[in-house]
Amino acid sequence: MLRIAVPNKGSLSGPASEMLHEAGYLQRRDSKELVIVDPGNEVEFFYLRPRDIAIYVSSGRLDIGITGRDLLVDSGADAEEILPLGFARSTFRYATRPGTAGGVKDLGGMTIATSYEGIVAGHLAQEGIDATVVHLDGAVETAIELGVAQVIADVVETGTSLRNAGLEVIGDPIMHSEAVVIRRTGADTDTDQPKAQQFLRRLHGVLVARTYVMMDYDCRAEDLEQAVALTPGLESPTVSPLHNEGWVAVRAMVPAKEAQQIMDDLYAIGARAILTTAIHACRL
Ligand SMILES: Nc1ncnc2c1ncn2[C@@H]1O[C@H](COP(=O)(O)OP(=O)(O)OP(=O)(O)O)[C@@H](O)[C@H]1O
Ligand SMILES: O=P(O)(O)OC[C@H]1O[C@H](OP(=O)(O)OP(=O)(O)O)[C@H](O)[C@@H]1O
Ligand SMILES: [Mg+2]
Repeated sequence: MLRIAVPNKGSLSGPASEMLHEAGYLQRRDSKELVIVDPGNEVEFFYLRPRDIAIYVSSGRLDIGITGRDLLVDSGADAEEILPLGFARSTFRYATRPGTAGGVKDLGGMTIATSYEGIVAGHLAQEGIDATVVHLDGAVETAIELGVAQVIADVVETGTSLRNAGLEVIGDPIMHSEAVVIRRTGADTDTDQPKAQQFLRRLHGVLVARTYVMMDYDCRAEDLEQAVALTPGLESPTVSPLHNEGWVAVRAMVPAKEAQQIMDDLYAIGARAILTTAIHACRL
């Protein structure tokens, strides 16, 4: 049975379970459940604190985990990212009150509060900066007002939390994070574990279904080359003859974000009956 760690709380938890459900796996109904078995798929899901997941996976007791890239790096655990999942996107940044520091180089000698000591210590060492790091469990934005630190290093998504605390970012993001699938470093999920391969293919299928739509249209045969240049598909578009001589029907996957522009461009070159439909699942 494949053993998978899933975040039980926080920003990663809901979207991770939703994605697993979309991929056809049984998910818990009650947030108090800690372990559930999906006998049909021969998978066991362990609902764990997101911060602990890399540690469990690196121990080899669990085969695969879903966590945040920032949490994986912060843990220092012997685990590696194998598939980015496109949700819980954020940056990790330094921030302070305006006027405290012009750039990262000014952080020397300062006190930095964070819940991600591993990332911050690693970054300071890399930059050759000597600063004091104070560990706090959360709500670190308040640490400056309360005098516990002069600088914070925290997750920033919209920037609302920083603005509300009267803080501004310093320098470039230390890292870009999102939810990721991880395994023990070097674990052979590729050939050894058919269930793990199936799991990764299913999640990849959900990602593709979320990112692409199917586009169908009719165009004149002489415009076909121009049309398929707009809709090359993932491999190659399907082209079928129409009963009306001189016309063809084309079907191709297109990125959902570009669908409206592509429809306009197809219309402009004479394509008609242009339709897009959602993809619910796929295996490429
Ligand atoms: N506002 C946010 N937007 C996107 N991702 C976020 C956000 N806040 C936290 N994360 C991501 O969630 C993961 C941290 O999960 P964790 O459960 O520890 O914290 P949380 O989501 O802040 O929840 P809580 O603090 O309520 O427990 C990290 O990968 C982090 O990048
Ligand atoms: O840039 P924003 O969109 O404001 O999002 C970032 C905030 O979200 C998270 O906090 P959370 O609400 O989880 O509280 P926490 O600090 O206790 O983790 C994170 O720690 C930041 O504070
Ligand atoms: Mg939090």
